[in-house]
Parts: sequence; C-alpha cells; structure tokens
Amino acid sequence: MRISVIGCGYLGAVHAACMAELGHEVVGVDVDENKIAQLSAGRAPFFEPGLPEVLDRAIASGRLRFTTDIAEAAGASVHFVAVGTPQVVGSDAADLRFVDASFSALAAHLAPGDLVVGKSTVPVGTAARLSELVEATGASLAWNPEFLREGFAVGDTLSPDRLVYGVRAGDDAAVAALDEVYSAALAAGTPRLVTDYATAELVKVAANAFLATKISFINAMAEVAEATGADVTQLADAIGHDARIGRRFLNSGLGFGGGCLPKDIRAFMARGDELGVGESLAFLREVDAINLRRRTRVVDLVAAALDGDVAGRRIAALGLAFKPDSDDVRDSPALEVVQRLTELGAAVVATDPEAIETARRSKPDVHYAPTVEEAVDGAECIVVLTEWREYREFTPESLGRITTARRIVDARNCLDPKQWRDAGWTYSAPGRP
Ligand SMILES: NC(=O)c1ccc[n+]([C@@H]2O[C@H](COP(=O)([O-])OP(=O)(O)OC[C@H]3O[C@@H](n4cnc5c(N)ncnc54)[C@H](O)[C@@H]3O)[C@@H](O)[C@H]2O)c1
Ligand SMILES: O=c1ccn([C@@H]2O[C@H](COP(=O)(O)OP(=O)(O)O[C@H]3O[C@H](CO)[C@@H](O)[C@H](O)[C@H]3O)[C@@H](O)[C@H]2O)c(=O)[nH]1
Repeated sequence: MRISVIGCGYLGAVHAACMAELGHEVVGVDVDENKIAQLSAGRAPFFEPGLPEVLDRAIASGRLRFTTDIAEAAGASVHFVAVGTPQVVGSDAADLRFVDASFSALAAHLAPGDLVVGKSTVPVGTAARLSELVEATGASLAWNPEFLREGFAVGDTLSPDRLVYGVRAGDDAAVAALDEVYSAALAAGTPRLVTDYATAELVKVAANAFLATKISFINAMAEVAEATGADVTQLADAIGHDARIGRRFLNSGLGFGGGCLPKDIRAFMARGDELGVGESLAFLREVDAINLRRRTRVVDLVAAALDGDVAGRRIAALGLAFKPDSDDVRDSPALEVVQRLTELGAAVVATDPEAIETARRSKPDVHYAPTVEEAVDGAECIVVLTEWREYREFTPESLGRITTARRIVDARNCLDPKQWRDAGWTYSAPGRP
C-alpha cells in the first residue's frame, strides 16, 4: 500500500520505517528539516535499538523516503498522523496545536477514498472534531492509538500486543484498509478490536493511566516500607506472584517519566474536568503526586549518604534517560534529580550511555562526562538513576577499581544491597531498609 506518515519523531519515524519493512511504500513527512535530513540519509535522529537497521533496509529497498513537503503525501491512500501532543505550559491539558496544524495541512492533499489514521495520543473527542475536516475532502478518519514502548519500539510496532481501530460506525472500508496495512500482525494472531472514536481514544489514555497507577501504587508501598523498615522489592515479588496482580510494572524506585505517562495522565484529568467527570479521575492527581515525591526522596537519600549536606560534595550521577535503551530525557526523573542536586550546590558529574546529548540540549548547565570512569573519578557518592544493563552489572569490585567512593544510592533498586554492604560500601535505596 502507499502510506504517508506525518510527524517523524519517536513514534512516527519508527512507524514509517516499520511500515516499509512490511512491504508498504512509505513517505515520512516532518516540519523539522534537520530530522528529515538525518532520516533521508538513513540515520536515526534518536537512539532506538534496531531502528538504524530497519531504516537502512527500508531506504535501500526504495520503499521509504522522507520529506518536509506535505504535498508529497498526496497519492498515498493511508495517512498516519503521529505528531506530538505535549503538555500545555502552565496547564495539565494536551497541546493540540500540532495535531490541528498537521490535519489542516494534510486536508489540502487528500483525495476521496483516502483514509487518515490518527496515531497521536489525544483527549477524547478530538477524532470526532477532526472527522468533519477530513470528511469534507471525501476521505475518512480512523483513530488507531499506539502502545509502543521506547527501547522496544521496533518490536512493538511489528508485533503489537493488540490493534485498536476507532472508526465511524459502519466504515467497513476503513477497517479493510487498516487490515491490509497490518496484515502481517493479524496473520500472526494479533487481537484486533474495532471501536468507535471515543473508545479508541480512551483505551490509550486508560492504558497509560493504569500503568502509571501501578507504578505509583508500588511507590506508595515504598513510602510505607520506609516508615516501617519493610523491603518494597520483596513486597513487589510477593504480591507479583499473584497472577491477578502480576510482577511487571511493580519496580519501585525513582518513578515514571518520559514523553507519555506524566503528560498523558495530566491531560486525562484536564479532559475529565471538562467532561464533568473530574471526580472519577481524581485518583490520578495522587498518582502524579506520589510519583513526583520519589524524586525528592532520592535527593534526600543522596544527602543522607553524605551526612545531610550535598553542598560542595562530588557526586557521580549514572543515568540521565527516563528509562534504559532510550536517549529520551523528556520529564526524566534522572535528569531532574541531577538538576536538583546541582542547584543544592553539589558538584555533580553526570553520565549516560546514550542520553548525554539530549540532556545537554535540555539542561546545558549540568556537568556531563562521557564515561562512567570520568563521572566517578573523585566522587564521594555514586547515584544510579537509570537502570541501564551495564549499570545493573556493576559490582563493588568493578566500581571499586575505578573509584575510592564507597557510598552508593541505588535509585532504581537494580543492585543487590547485600553484595555492596558485604564489600564495605554504604548502600541505600528507596523503599528498602
Ligand atoms: N514516544 C512514544 O513512545 C509514543 C508511544 C505511543 C504514543 N505516542 C504519542 O505519539 C505522539 C508523538 O509522540 P513522539 O514521542 O513521537 O513525539 P516527538 O516530539 O518525538 O515527535 C513529534 C514530531 O512531529 C513533528 N511535527 C510537529 N508538527 C508537525 C506538522 N505540522 N507536520 C509534520 N510534522 C510535525 C515534530 O517536528 C516531531 O518530529 C504523541 O501524541 C505521543 O503521546 C508516543
Ligand atoms: O515498574 C516500572 C516500570 C516503569 N517505570 C518507569 O515508567 C516510565 C515509563 O516506562 P515505559 O512505560 O516502559 O516507557 P514508555 O516508552 O514511556 O511507554 C509508555 O508510554 C507509551 C506512550 O504512550 C505507551 O505507548 C507505552 O505502552 C507505555 O508503556 C519510565 O520512566 C520507567 O522507568 C517504573 O518506574 N517502574
């Protein structure tokens, strides 16, 4: 099929490359000239495992190209819209200006029979509003929310755990077109749910609200564990054995960040208020508050490791990305802890395997080092803020060879406390005695 993808960021670039990998002929469109230049040269503009290989293959096959000219979307029969929906500054609501601008620009190039497919995460009601603009051109609209995780984006796109098509009632042509787009995943047995627009939009924000709630639940238990001397990681293991609860997304520590969960739960609350169901979503305010308290807790743990005062103390911060296998620092808890410690007067040197450049663009005043060796050199305390595999594999021996620091704060609960304490280190972690 001929496909256009409007918006080539963390979601759209992966989607475009994966659609070409599946055999479709794809044009990716973005307003960011620099991003388009990189993608056209076959370079991924951000770190995502597996994306460079898929991009290479797709471009070499001649099935994938990129442009800043939206007019080149004309001729495709399916148009995915994957532009950003960030939080409005000073409000909880989603900023829909990129969605509105991209739909207006695209509308001028639609032909009767085309299908526009919204993939961006939007407040419920957005698709119904935009459908008027799309249908005036003779095209139709579907909303097909995306559930990929950064770090696993290629695999999640090629083999999603479900597909949701929000369509206008009776729009069999839209369902048939999406079935053709996703024929490989459907043949592999991926469940596919056809809903109305509102349900599809709500599925997406409900899924993220649930995931955020699960993380904040275990972090609330961490607060109780801290008050009682209990161990939240053992608690998570024990409750996680109950198949109704499940162990996934029960990792307590520094909490959630990134370009999705924090802004999506806030936008959901804002939309709930507009719809008069704010009370039904009021628990998300607490989910957000619990989550943000984890950042303060980790700053306090670092201060406690240094006998209460971080001013003038050399601290090595390992991790800047909001999660491993990503260079994304949008609302990164790790970067916020680094910034707060720096503001408190600590001499923080921060590093990350992939996210130094994105972090530098966002926080140019932080002191970055390219390697762990340089970050820990001369440090009095080490704080692990993102559980990259190479950090999870640290031992007292491996770190002990490159630093004389004997204090470690394990903000992500990714190390074995006993191993460090037995080796004479001062070890602390949120939610653990
Ligand atoms: N990142 C994820 O893992 C993920 C997963 C699922 C859903 N989502 C949702 O997908 C959407 C995109 O997220 P993202 O992380 O890719 O954001 P992003 O900021 O990385 O990418 C958005 C892209 O849209 C481009 N853009 C903005 N206005 C445009 C226009 N008028 N025409 C063409 N391009 C335009 C921007 O230049 C940017 O490259 C959001 O709604 C997000 O909530 C993201
Ligand atoms: O047990 C856990 C699991 C995750 N996290 C944190 O939660 C955040 C989000 O993690 P994750 O959900 O894996 O990353 P995202 O790539 O942001 O993916 C989420 O947001 C996407 C955008 O909406 C959705 O598509 C995905 O389904 C949803 O998982 C990160 O800061 C993690 O460190 C925890 O603190 N504890």
